Amino acid sequence: MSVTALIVAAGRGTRAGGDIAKQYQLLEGEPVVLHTLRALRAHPAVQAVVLVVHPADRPGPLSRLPLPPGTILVDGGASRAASVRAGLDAVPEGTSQVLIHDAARPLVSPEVIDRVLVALCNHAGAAPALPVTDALWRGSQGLVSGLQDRAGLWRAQTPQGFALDRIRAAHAGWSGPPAADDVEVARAHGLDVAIVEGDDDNLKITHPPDFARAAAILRRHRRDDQIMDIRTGTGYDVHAFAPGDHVMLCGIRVPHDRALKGHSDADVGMHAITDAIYGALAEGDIGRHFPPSDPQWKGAASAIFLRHAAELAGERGYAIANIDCTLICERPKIGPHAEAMRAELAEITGIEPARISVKATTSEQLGFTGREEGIAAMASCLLVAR
Ligand SMILES: Nc1ccn([C@@H]2O[C@H](COP(=O)(O)OP(=O)(O)OP(=O)(O)O)[C@@H](O)[C@H]2O)c(=O)n1
Ligand SMILES: C[C@](O)(CO)[C@H](O)COP(=O)(O)O
Repeated sequence: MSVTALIVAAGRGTRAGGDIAKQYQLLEGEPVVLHTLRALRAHPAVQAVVLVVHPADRPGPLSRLPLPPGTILVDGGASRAASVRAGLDAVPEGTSQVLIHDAARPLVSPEVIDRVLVALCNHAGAAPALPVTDALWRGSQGLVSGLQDRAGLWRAQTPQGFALDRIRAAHAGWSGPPAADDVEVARAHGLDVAIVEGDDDNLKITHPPDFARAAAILRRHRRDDQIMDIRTGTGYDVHAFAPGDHVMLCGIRVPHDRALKGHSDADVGMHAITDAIYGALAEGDIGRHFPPSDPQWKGAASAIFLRHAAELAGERGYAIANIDCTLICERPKIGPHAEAMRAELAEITGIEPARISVKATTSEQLGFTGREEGIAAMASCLLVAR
């Protein structure tokens, strides 16, 4: 299957108003027709694009349009049907199917295009539509004059897809007044046209308020497509024991029969947490921000490091969602101090204690921590873009 998209953009957009035709007016900062071109070109099945334009637009809005390379330009006619015919004549050799689409429908989704193409495997034509769900009235002079049965009624959309040779023949054989769409032309020629599920977002910009509706839909699509910006980081640190009478762990002075050796206050837990935050930010580790070779950090309170990492996360637009720290040692016992540690860490990082976990494990007397040669700490944190 070789598919060409034929986009009709030669209308005057009189109902939409504005200084230039609606397809060149801006939708979220870009001309409507550029959105439409991108939507069709982005579909993997579409191999060529024909854009039918009004000759009067060529020196004006069209000349300012950054047309995707390879777009085939052709002048349209006085009616939509005439523009389609001009486009059909310009469809490149080798095309087997054509998707005829309104430039004024910039929000067509790949799923709608897929459904049309799939149905074309079994039908000469296929087009998206939505069933009429509201009650239908007839009205006259501001009064309801009757009810119209809505059963079997559909709201037609584009792209309308056809086997190229069949729709060319159908347009060539058409003799009535300009047709509303290509399905009408196709059916008059005896082609079977399948209805596939349309999409409420695939609106046609017709009247002035449609621009705001389309912009809101586009913004929603962009939000839906956005990757949630979350980051995780891990940290690990070890400090050896030295003579002393206390250790600093997660900002709390814990009495012990030894101290931890280090350039700063050797708070192994806080260092692991700080490195987890730097890691999540891809900002190296504590040593990069506070070099041990720099004498000003000798004996420094590790709260300085953690506060810096937390503030850096804030400057980069991230909130700390949680911190989890595990201290690995046989002694001292951490449990009695864990709540105070959480409160201290919360104070330094500016997040609620409920988002901070401090726990401990022994190593069953195995390895350097089991032999009580030092304390190790592991930490992880999650950063979420604000
Ligand atoms: N002579 C025409 C008329 C219409 N179209 C295109 O057909 C699509 C659907 O038509 P419609 O929404 O009716 O556009 P306009 O004819 O431009 O609008 P209006 O009737 O308000 O002037 C639009 O992308 C429009 O540019 C076209 O290529 N050539
Ligand atoms: C082809 C079409 O988009 C199907 O809904 C529509 O018929 C063309 O526009 P108009 O508003 O009917 O002129």
